Formats: sequence, C-alpha cells, structure tokens
Amino acid sequence: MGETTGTTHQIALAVDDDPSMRLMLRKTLERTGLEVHEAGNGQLALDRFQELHPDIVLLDISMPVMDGFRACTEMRRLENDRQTPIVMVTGADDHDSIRRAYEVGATDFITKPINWRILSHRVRYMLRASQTMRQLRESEMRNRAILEAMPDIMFRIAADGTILDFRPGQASALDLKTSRPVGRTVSEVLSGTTGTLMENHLRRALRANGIQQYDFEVKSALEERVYESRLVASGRDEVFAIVRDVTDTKRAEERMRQLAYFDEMTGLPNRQFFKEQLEQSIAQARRYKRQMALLFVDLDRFKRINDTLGHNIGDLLLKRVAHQISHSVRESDVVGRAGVEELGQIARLGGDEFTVVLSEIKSPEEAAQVARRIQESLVQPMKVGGYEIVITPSIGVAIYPDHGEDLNTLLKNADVAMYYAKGEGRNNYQFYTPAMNERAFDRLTLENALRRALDNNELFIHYQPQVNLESGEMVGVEALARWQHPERGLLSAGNFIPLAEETGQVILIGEWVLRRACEQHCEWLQAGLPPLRMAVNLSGLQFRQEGLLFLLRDVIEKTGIDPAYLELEVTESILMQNTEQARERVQELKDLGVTLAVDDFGTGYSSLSYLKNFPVKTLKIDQSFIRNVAEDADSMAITDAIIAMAHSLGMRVIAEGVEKDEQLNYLRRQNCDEVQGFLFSRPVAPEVIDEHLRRQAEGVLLPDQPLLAAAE
Ligand SMILES: Nc1nc2c(ncn2[C@@H]2O[C@@H]3COP(=O)(O)O[C@H]4[C@@H](O)[C@H](n5cnc6c(=O)[nH]c(N)nc65)O[C@@H]4COP(=O)(O)O[C@H]3[C@H]2O)c(=O)[nH]1
Repeated sequence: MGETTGTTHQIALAVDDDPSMRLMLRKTLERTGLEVHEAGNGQLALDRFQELHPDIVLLDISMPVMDGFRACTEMRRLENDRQTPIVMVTGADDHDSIRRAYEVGATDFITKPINWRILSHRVRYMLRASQTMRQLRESEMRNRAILEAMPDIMFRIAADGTILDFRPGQASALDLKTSRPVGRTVSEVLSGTTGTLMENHLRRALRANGIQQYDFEVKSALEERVYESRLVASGRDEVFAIVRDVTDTKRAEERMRQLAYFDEMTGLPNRQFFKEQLEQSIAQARRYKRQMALLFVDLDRFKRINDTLGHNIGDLLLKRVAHQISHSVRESDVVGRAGVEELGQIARLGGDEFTVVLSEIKSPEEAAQVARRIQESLVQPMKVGGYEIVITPSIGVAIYPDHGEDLNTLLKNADVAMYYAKGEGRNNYQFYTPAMNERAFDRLTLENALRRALDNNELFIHYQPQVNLESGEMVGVEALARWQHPERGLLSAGNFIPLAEETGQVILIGEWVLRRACEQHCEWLQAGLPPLRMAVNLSGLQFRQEGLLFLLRDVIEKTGIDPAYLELEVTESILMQNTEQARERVQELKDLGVTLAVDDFGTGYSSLSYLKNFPVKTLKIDQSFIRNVAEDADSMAITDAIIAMAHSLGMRVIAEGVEKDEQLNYLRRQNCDEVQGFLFSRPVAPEVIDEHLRRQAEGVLLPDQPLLAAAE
C-alpha cells in the first residue's frame, strides 16, 4: 500500500487493453512522481489490485476477459472500505457508461480522447482528496473509539435546547425523565434546576469561545451524586456537552480534605485548620479593629483516665467532651443574641487540648462567659463505656490585641494562662497576664534542672518520725524527698514532686528514694539500732507501672530489708481509680510482704466500706482535718468517724500534721494509734533520727526532745 502522506511512492494502476494507451498513461503519471503498474484486462487488473493495493486506478471500460464495470465492482468488493479512487475512462458523450461507472462505485471518470496535459493535475487532485478523505475517516474512527471508551454522558444540543444526539454513558444515575431524549429539549429531559443550569451554560458556550464547565448534584431517594458538565460550541448553533459522574472523585477529595483539616476522632477542625482559621480571624479583627478571644481548654487529669481506664474509654470521653464544648459554644443566649448561631470555632489540637476562637467579642467578659459555659457543660458526670466520669477543664484565655497580635503569641499566651489555671487548682479559667510568662519560664527551668538533679546528686531524703501514742516511741519514719537546688536552695517535695509527676520524672526519682530509704533502714540496723518502719511514698505513675514488683523485689534483695518494715504510701484517689486493677496490685504488694498505707485519707472518695476490699494496713488522716481538729466540730466528727471505722476494719490510724498539743490530746482521747507532725519533729536528716533512736533507747521520748533544732 502506498504512503498516506505525500505523493512519493504512491502507486497507480493503469488498466487498458491498448498497450499504447497504457504507455501514454505510464509516461504521464510517472512524471507526477507515481509508481505505475499496468494491466491489460479486468481480470489481470484485479490480480494486481489485490497484490499492490494501489493508491489510484485508471480503468478502461471496454476490455477483453473482464470489462471495466465488472472489474470496478470486484475491486470495491475486495478493498474493504479503503475507498481507493477508481477513475473510469469513458467515451466523451457516452452518458450511459458514465452513469454505470458511478453505479459500480467509480470515483470519477475521464473522457477519451484524454487531455494528457491536465490528466496529471486531475490525478494529483484526486489522490489528495482521497488522502484527505481517508484521514477524515480515520480520525472519525478514532473519535468514535474514544467516545465509545468514555463512560461519560454526551449530548449534542441545538441552540434552542433541542437534543440532537445523545450517548447515555451512566445516564441512569443522572435521572433522565425519558430514555429517548433525542428531539426533546434539555429542560424536558433533565429535572428542574439541572435543566435550567444546562440551558444557561448552553447560551454562554455559544456566546463565548471556550469551554463552559460547572458541577451539579442529583439527589435520588437512595443517594446523592455529583456531576461535572463541560459544554463547548461544536458549530455555529450547536453545543457538545459531556457530563461526567465525579461523585467518587469528589468524595475522595472531601475525604482528603477531611483528613488534612479535621480530627478523625471528634470531627472537629485539627491544628492545621485551627491555625488557618485563627489567622483569618486575626486578619479580620485587625481590619475591623475588633477584639477577639482565644480559649485554650485542657482537661484535668485526662492522662490518668486514659492510663487507668484505657484508651478506648479515653477516646469516647474525648468525643463526648468535644460534643459538650461545641454545644456550649453554640448556645446563643451566652451573649444575648437571638437565634442559635455559632459563636466560636472549636478545634482539637491533639490529646486533650481543645481551642475555641471567638472571632468577635465586645468585651473580654464575653470570653469569660463562654469559659464558664464550657465548665458548666462538663461538670455533669458523663456515662462513658459503663463508667461514670467527672472531668473538669482548665481554660486559658488570651484576647486579641491585648495579649498578642499574632497567632503564635496568642496561642502561647492562652497556653500559659491554661497552665496557670491548672496551677490554681484546676477546673477554672484564667485570663493571660504578662506575669504568667515568668511563671511558665520558671516552671520550664525547674523542669530542666530537675532532669539533672539526680545525676548531680542534688536529691536527698529527710525522714519524719511517726510516733506511737501509747508508748510515745518513734516506731517509724516517712521518707520525704528533698532537693538542694543550686540556686534556690533547699526545696521540699511539695515544690517539685507535682512537677515530676506531670513530666514522668517521678518514676526515676521514686525509684531512687525507695532504694536509698531501704538502704538507710538497713544502715541503722547495722549500726545496732532497733528496726524502724520505713514509709515511702508511691506516686500513681509508679503504682501502676508494669515494673513495680520487679523493682521492689530487686530493692528488697539488694538492700536486704525485711519487707515487713517497708510501708508504701499511696493516696486514696490512686486506689479508687480502676479499682479492680488497683485491688490486684495491692494484693501483689501484700504477697511480697510489704505493707500499704492510704495517704491523705479524707480528701477524696473517703469510702471506708470500699477500702475494706483492699488488704491495707494503715490509714493516714489528712492534715487538713487534724489542723482544725481541736476547734472545728466537723473536723472532729470526721476524724472520730475515720478512727472508729478504721479500727473496726483492723487498720492502724496515723494522724498527719500534728502541730499542737490540743490536737495531740484530742487524738489521744480518740485512741488514734500514731501521729506525725511538727509537734514531734519536722522531716530531718538521717543522723538526727540516728541520734534520737539512741536517746530513745535511754528512755527519752519525743516531743520532750523535739528535733526541731536540727530540722530543715
Ligand atoms: N504543715 C505541716 N506540714 C507537715 C507537718 N508534718 C509533715 N508535714 C509535711 O506534710 C507532707 C507529708 O507528706 P505527704 O502527705 O505524704 O505528702 C508528700 C508526698 O505525697 C509527696 N512526696 C514526698 N516525697 C516523695 C517521694 O519520694 N515520692 C513521691 N512519689 N512523693 C513524695 O510530696 C508531698 C509533700 O511532701 P513535703 O513537702 O515533704 O511535705 C510533707 C511534710 O513535710 C506538719 O505538722 N505541718
């Protein structure tokens, strides 16, 4: 087959029974650059036709064996739609032949006598036309194939909206009113707004010389699908429309946006989205010279709930909290505006941290109202996964522009205010003040210094005697951690243990205290002194720690302490969280041979009936009751009740914080077993205990020999 472009190597087949005619044809056509082959009759012409696939055939009509008409008919049958130009050579006024030539499929005719000068031009023109026709056919085939392969719905629409052509694609989903849309108008076929939209864009596509693109939704009883429609003018007064179902793409896009901008668990905007929203709010507030507020909400003791009740419960709780906060921010009556509207934008920054942006406030009091709203909404006990949980928020508030004019400053200061709120006893809100920054800085430097304290041997222990009221003898000591801070001097546990608990450093510190206290116990024994019960505080983190039993076994083995002399103090709130696990842990500790004391009793749940499920030996009444015990009737009643009930459960009772004789006398009357407090001794260095043990052996008792002089 010849080339489809250019005339080089194109093949012409000259068919005539007259050799001179063939020669003339050959000479003429070769001059136009064609490769010319000859045949002397119709049959030979057919053979050559099949073999050469010529680009043009010049075919004489009257020939022996097979005439030109037959040959043309056969060629058309054989060529398989190639539409090779076949030019019949007829007599000049032989009208019948000309008509028949067309009937049998000839492309054109030339008349004899042949005008040789124009023959080459006509042949070249015909070749060009045939080539163009072929390219057109091919491109049409390609287009048809493309259209076939496309899942889209296609319309060809006239300027008046009449559908000229239609390919259904996924039209069923498009909810057409008829299955035969051709001949009807767009608005007859497509439902309400969809039809109107298409008509509008149809007019625009005809006016403008470009693609008109728009999206629309189709809702059916079952689902909602999104379509993208493109319209382009395909003639002076018709338009071609491609309608594509883009529901899946849109959903994927939406999901990606959701993932990038929203917190999966609560569905609230995430940190990224929050920052963008806050930037916008700040820009608006700056432009319109408005005040705005940023509330930083952190849940108190959330980590503990997560650790004790598990992450599933923690997650559920966060969802509930997100819902509650959203609800309280959505309440319209907070600022006395009519109707329910969104007063603030809420986000979850991560963990248990939420933010609320109030982008337009008249005064900071509005922010305070929202903060109180949030507090109130959370204060109700929440039923989560079978548990009843009470969670309180600590909220820091920063106001634009007073507390910061850019995102980072506002965020940092709201965060600082939140920390301050936590420090103020949690469950409250605080507005930022510049003084808070100094405190936050202090906290940070303290945290860093504490990290180095153990390595630098800056920690040590003071021991506070526990005195038996009947014998008056010191029967035990409580080990209390102390820190000799390089710049701040001596810090007692209350100044750094809460921070160590927050940062987790309490694990290492607690381990060190435990080891050192047990060693101390044994050193006193080795010095020939009588055995003293050694009470060591255990923080919640330590109590729940996997490796606690391993650590205790190791300490008991390495120091050689008799575990019966080791008493671990845990607060009642630690025991009351996740009670089943706590009970198991207490039993494990008991099995090790150590005893357990409940510290700060009276400050939390104070459920003695609950406590009886725990094999606990000692109950320590919190200082706050002892402080007022001699004067205040309530404190007296509580103290009496605790002592009586503890005794009925076979527990020993130690009163903490005894500072005055009246307190001591009262406790004595109530048969309290032991006391601990400044009246007898402050926490002191081990040498002081040492000395007292020796004097005690000589019969000198506390507080007649108060160790206060040697105290911290
Ligand atoms: N006003 C007054 N206070 C008295 C009196 N007698 C004792 N105190 C103080 O009351 C606290 C008693 O310890 P706690 O209730 O176990 O409370 C302790 C304990 O829960 C914790 N803690 C101390 N050492 C450790 C430790 O090594 N590990 C852990 N996890 N916590 C510790 O830190 C808390 C505070 O310890 P400290 O600051 O040493 O404060 C000690 C002690 O100095 C008194 O008569 N009047």
